[in-house]
Amino acid sequence: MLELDRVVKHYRSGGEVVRAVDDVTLTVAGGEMVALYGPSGSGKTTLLQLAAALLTPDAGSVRFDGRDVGAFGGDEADDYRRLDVGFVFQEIELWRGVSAQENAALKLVADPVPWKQARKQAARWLERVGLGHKLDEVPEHLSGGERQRVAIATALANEPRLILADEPTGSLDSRRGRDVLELLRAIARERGAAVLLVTHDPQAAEIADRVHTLRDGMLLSEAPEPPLPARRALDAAS
Ligand SMILES: Nc1ncnc2c1ncn2[C@@H]1O[C@H](COP(=O)(O)OP(=O)(O)OP(=O)(O)O)[C@@H](O)[C@H]1O
Repeated sequence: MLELDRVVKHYRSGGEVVRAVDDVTLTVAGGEMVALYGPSGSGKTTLLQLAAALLTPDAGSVRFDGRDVGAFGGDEADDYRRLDVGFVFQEIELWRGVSAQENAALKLVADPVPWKQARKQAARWLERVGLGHKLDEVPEHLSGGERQRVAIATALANEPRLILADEPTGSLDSRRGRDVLELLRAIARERGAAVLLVTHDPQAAEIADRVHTLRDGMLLSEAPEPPLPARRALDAAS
């Protein structure tokens, strides 16, 4: 569903060229959750921005459902982000003084979705993340974990087929973090959405379907080591 093929992205800063993403090939299928680890500055955020059509690659291609995302013009990129992509960030931007339900519903007003229906869809997602009892609560009265779940419901309110998450558990304790990761994986499974997650959270390695590591813009590891019996079989075959 999301296919990055030999993607390169440079930045120029003060006469120097930084190869932020260096020949990365990565696929995330529908229904799959892929986690991306890597030290600070390794290119994780740049990779998400390429997937979101916020940046265009200098070489290689980014495709979603066969469409060349890197070649989108401004309007196409806006439509893609509005209709196909859901973002979950660590830094949560919610409107103060506006209820959880209306925060999530506001995401949909750019679409021609009537307000009543937007509120209904928002309520459904808030129930899905376990906040059905806090629909009328304003963010100031919610805990950090609850606000994170409102942010997830907001990101998912338009039923995106691609979910891009940048450190979605960064501000949560490990139990809440695990809940968020399991929720994202469940949503991938239920809706056939592709989830690409950038994280430092070690729990993601157990929960994600695949784990990759980025270093200096290069993708180091493919799938995790196969289990021991499979490795023995592979050794025997080689
Ligand atoms: N707008 C920019 N201009 C110049 N260099 C940039 C720009 N954005 C990122 N970089 C550089 O590109 C490299 C990759 O940055 P990126 O933000 O993608 O890494 P990251 O893995 O997400 O880091 P972190 O975990 O700290 O968020 C770094 O060397 C960074 O300094």
